[in-house]
Amino acid sequence: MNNKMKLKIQTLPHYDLDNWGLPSYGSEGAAGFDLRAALHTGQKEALRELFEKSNANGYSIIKTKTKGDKNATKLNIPSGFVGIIPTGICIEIPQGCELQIRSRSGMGMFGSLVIAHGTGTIDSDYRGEILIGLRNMNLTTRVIRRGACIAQAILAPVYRAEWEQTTTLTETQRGQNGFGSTGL
Ligand SMILES: O=c1ccn([C@H]2C[C@H](O)[C@@H](COP(=O)(O)OP(=O)(O)OP(=O)(O)O)O2)c(=O)[nH]1
Repeated sequence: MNNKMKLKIQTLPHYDLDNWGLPSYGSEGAAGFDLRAALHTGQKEALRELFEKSNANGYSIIKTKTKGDKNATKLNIPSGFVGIIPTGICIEIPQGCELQIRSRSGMGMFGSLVIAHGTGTIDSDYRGEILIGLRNMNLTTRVIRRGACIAQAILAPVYRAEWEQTTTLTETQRGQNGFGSTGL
């Protein structure tokens, strides 16, 4: 089965194309490609509006000394806080698709860093930089380093609803039973 689709991708100046290459899949059957933390020195200014809306008090971008990388930075996310992390890429998602931004299992289970709002959706009409909101569920501050793979992205089909208003729905065995009705 051919399950490949060509997508337009734009890398921004703070994306380190030479060292990172374009986003890639970790294995032959991986559903998601990895997104990197394209942290950079200008990001607090670039994302100022978002910082003002978020609980950015505990958010600090620290310039680091990494040879040959003028953008070298790391980000401290204190316990309970959300860090907004640029990926340095913009992707044109075809109509009829979405890009789902999901936690990486290892980071979530063992590193306590999860996508802040459960799952992110990149809409097909979005043309901006993909941003990742990571919430630190740990009891101590977590550090994100520039270039780290912080999330995975899954290209998925989308159906849009068109309503057919009715007073009855087709009967089923489950009916209105939900939330643990088949056992816990
Ligand atoms: O993890 C995410 C989630 C969303 N977005 C971008 C792409 C998406 O198309 C846009 C809007 O996202 P969404 O519709 O989930 O957010 P909203 O809060 O409903 O905002 P809006 O009113 O802009 O639709 O923000 C990201 O960069 N990263």
